Amino acid sequence: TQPNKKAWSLVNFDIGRPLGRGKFGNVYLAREKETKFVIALKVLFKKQIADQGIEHQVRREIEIQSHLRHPNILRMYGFFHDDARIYLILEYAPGGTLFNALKNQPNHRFDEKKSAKYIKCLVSALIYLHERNVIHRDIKPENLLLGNDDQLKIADFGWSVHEPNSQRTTLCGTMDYLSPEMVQGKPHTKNVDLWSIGVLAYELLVGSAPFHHENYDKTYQKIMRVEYVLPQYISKAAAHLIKSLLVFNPDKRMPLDQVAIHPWFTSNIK
Ligand SMILES: Clc1cnc2c(Nc3ccc(N4CCOCC4)cc3)nc(-c3cccnc3)cn12
Repeated sequence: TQPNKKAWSLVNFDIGRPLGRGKFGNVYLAREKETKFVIALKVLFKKQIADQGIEHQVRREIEIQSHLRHPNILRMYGFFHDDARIYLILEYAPGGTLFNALKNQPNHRFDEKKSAKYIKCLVSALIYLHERNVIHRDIKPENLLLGNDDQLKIADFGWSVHEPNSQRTTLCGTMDYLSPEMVQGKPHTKNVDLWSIGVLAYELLVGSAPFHHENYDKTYQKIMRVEYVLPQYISKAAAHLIKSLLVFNPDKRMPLDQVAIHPWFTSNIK
């Protein structure tokens, strides 16, 4: 279906409370006046985008996300801009970020059933993206949102690219989710997303990232040595899946179609 090419502007929306603050702007709850349809309005400042020289990244985020249709990928309904800001019209995720949900859990972690459900949602979305040769590259709890009935949704395509790609823009924010090839700025493939699934599965089950360390260099070292400890309480199935994904050589990581049928999911999801 051809997306409706309506020209949107701020007057079409009632703006509600801020939902969260991002690096380049904030996200607000908003409602389209005529249809009363609730959305999330992500406001990006042109000046900051220009200062960081990431216009190409924002353009790509819009181009990629507005054409994707999948239950585990946050919808982008459209965008508009004024002299100072760019506005992204996004699907509202009532459950907030996975980052926030983790923080609110005792020990900041989920049980095996819930973790398996979330990872399965992520795997479905990545199969869809990889079929379209889109690599997300920035899978982490801050970029994952929760929809109705606890459906996990990938958001924030600011770092996604068409494969293959070699890193250009400097990375900022946490390094915890980066694969060895990405921290080295080497050319990387969609297998970087396989590594991130392993990191996320670990973090959901354990409550902290496998290679996390206060000190940047120590984190870098642990990633390059694939140095992490699996606590005893992790099930055999979960441990096997994590070990199959946190593999230094990108080509040796378990491929998505095998991940999708791994016993950890079949034994944990009804
Ligand atoms: Cl894009 C987009 C679509 N929907 C959201 C959303 N939804 C959302 C729902 C509910 C609650 N609350 C539920 C009651 O307890 C307080 C939080 C927060 C955010 N949040 C963010 C966001 C972004 C950055 C930081 N933090 C949250 C981005 N979003």
